[in-house]
Amino acid sequence: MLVPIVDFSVYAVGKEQPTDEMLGDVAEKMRAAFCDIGFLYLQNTGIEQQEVNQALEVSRKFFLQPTEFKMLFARGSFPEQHNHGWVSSEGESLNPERPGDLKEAFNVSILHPDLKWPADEAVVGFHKELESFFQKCMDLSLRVMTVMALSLGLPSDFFSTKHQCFGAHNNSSTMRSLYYPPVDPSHVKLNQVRCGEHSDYGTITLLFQDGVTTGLEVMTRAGDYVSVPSIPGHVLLNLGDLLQMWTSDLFVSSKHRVPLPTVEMTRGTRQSIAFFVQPDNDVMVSCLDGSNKYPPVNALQYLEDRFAASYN
Ligand SMILES: O=C(O)CCC(=O)C(=O)O
Ligand SMILES: [Fe+2]
Repeated sequence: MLVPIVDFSVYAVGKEQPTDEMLGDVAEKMRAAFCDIGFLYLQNTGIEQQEVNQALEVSRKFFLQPTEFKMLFARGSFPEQHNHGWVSSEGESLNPERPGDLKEAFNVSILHPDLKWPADEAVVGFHKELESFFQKCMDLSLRVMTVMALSLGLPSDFFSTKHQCFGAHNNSSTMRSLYYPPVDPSHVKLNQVRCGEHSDYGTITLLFQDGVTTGLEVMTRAGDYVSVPSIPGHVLLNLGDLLQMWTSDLFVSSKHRVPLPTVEMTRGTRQSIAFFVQPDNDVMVSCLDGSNKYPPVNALQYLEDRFAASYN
């Protein structure tokens, strides 16, 4: 298979940190996938499909609310973290050369007591489920980054020490619940898709698909797009552009996209949850090999530049 499956049971969520030696095998497999396609499926992560489905279910209830309701939680309304909140369909083009993506998103970028969430009467469990899913993703990400550091011959805490502030105002990691509504072909603009070709911006991304629909496609080294279906209970892991720069292109951040659904599927919806891991805002990313292939860049500045290009 083009996108390999890597068993993560040795360091699944809930397990004590094993010795570096015990992580050697998984580190080697991770490195091979990251040097090749930049994507892999993680098996036995400690996050069950049941938990994913619950988070998708409460998200769906939110997305089915009227626009006026969702507007109350729009992205940009929380000053401590601008990226938090709801993004409407066509609000963003992940490929800036295309019209707005046909998807809605709810970004969870900060866990703050003053944050306004939909009341439980309107969307039962939304706040609780999404926050608890955020915590799980954070936990798994730190574990993945420990193994990743070893796979690069670095001390195991190299990345975790640069990602200490998840959910706080000085880290911009974001969990996005994504909802792709049914597509009305008569309203689709020229070159419009569900999610345009892009590579992710940060360190790594965990992606959870709904287990029912297909849609995600990843570009191979040869330049073709191949389908990356959901495998229930597995987490898709890919890396982002900052990590590619950090590793001077040793690890690749591959482009991916979600095209329009096939004619038979236009009435269907698609859902996914992506957890985008970003270093703490003040981290400077510079080539680990000491080369100057990419000039050092501040993690937050880099993210803001990418947002400026993709938000309409
Ligand atoms: O919905 C998906 O499966 C992919 C979304 C994605 O790649 C992104 O939001 O960066
Ligand atoms: Fe992506």
